[in-house]
Amino acid sequence: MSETAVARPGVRSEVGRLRTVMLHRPGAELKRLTPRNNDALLFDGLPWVDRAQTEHDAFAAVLRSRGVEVLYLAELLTQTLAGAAAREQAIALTLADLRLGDRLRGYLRGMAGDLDPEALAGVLMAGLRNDEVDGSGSLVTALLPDQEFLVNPLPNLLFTRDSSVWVQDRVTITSLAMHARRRETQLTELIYTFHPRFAGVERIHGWQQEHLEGGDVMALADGVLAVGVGERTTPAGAERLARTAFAEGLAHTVLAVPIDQDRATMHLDTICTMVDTDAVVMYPNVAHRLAALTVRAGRDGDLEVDGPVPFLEAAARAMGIDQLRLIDTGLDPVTAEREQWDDGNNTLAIEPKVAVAYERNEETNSRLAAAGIEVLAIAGSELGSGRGGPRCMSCPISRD
Ligand SMILES: NC(=[NH2+])NCCC[C@H](N)C(=O)O
Repeated sequence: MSETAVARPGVRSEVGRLRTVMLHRPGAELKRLTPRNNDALLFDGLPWVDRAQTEHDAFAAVLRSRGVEVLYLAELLTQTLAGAAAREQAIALTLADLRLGDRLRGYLRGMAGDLDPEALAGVLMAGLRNDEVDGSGSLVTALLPDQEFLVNPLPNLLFTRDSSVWVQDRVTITSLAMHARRRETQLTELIYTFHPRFAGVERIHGWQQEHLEGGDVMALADGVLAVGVGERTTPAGAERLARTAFAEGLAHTVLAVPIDQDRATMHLDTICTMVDTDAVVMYPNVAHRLAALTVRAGRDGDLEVDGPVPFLEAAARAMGIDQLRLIDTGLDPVTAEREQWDDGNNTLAIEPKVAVAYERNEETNSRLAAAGIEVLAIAGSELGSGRGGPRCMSCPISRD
């Protein structure tokens, strides 16, 4: 493939050479965080936005330096909103909120209709506060506090991993479990439906379906998916993905992996990521109790379910390899817990044995290096306050 050719979209592995990735450079939506709303908006603190942008630019630069094409969600969204149908759908979905009432909704529809694509994308991402609207003449604006959001901001757009996930050459529009993130997938759906770059790409799942988040979905090998089931992805979400994947010939095996229903382990990728075709780095405090159910297509659209057996064993069997190597970080439980919280296990492989990781997790990173993994360390002091690492902050669109 020549340097300038656009890589065909599709993802069949966690570690195949990364060609194209979607990121979101943090922006005005992060400036909406306050000590009063940060918990509800799923941030553990208030990031210093300028510094978060600098850190994010450095992340993107590392990827580009390795030949990865970086697409930005905000740019794709703005380009998408240049089309009338996408615009109309975006405005209708965003203003459907019953809190608005008819009068204010009508007023906002007019206001949004006058915005150029960039400004409209800005409102969809950063939201709109009651005191930013005047002259609506509605009782709703008169009664609501000034600082109340009429359109909620989406600070977690930063974690592009969760709001869509490619399975082979299809894109999964996920369904996010937390209220603060529900609208994100309306935006990814718009992009994948209307942006010319994705014309002809078939979509699966959808934001109206059972909860399923990209941080829980892993392509262990061609035809083998692992799906974490816990705080975010529900059993029903995993079941629908398995059925769809079998029906469409996108996988032969799905491993359903129960994980603790805690913030620290909100997604499978907070405890385990792949760093080589046959190796994972995993939070040592859970490594030996993580188990999986093996799901395969049964007769007449039924699912055949086996297990549970230890995750590493189930995975190796499904992948058709002797062993899925656990890179044992061997850390004492307290260091392991601290580094897991700071996304030490949340690495982004950009090819086999090469992974991006937060620099702060020094011990995990040095164990990875000792195991032969090239660690591309990035700063994440500000980025990390939303509890997400390099894998969470990236949606691979094309991998070899
Ligand atoms: N794939 C991931 N681990 N994503 C992390 C998402 C973090 C985000 N603040 C949330 O709570 O949803």
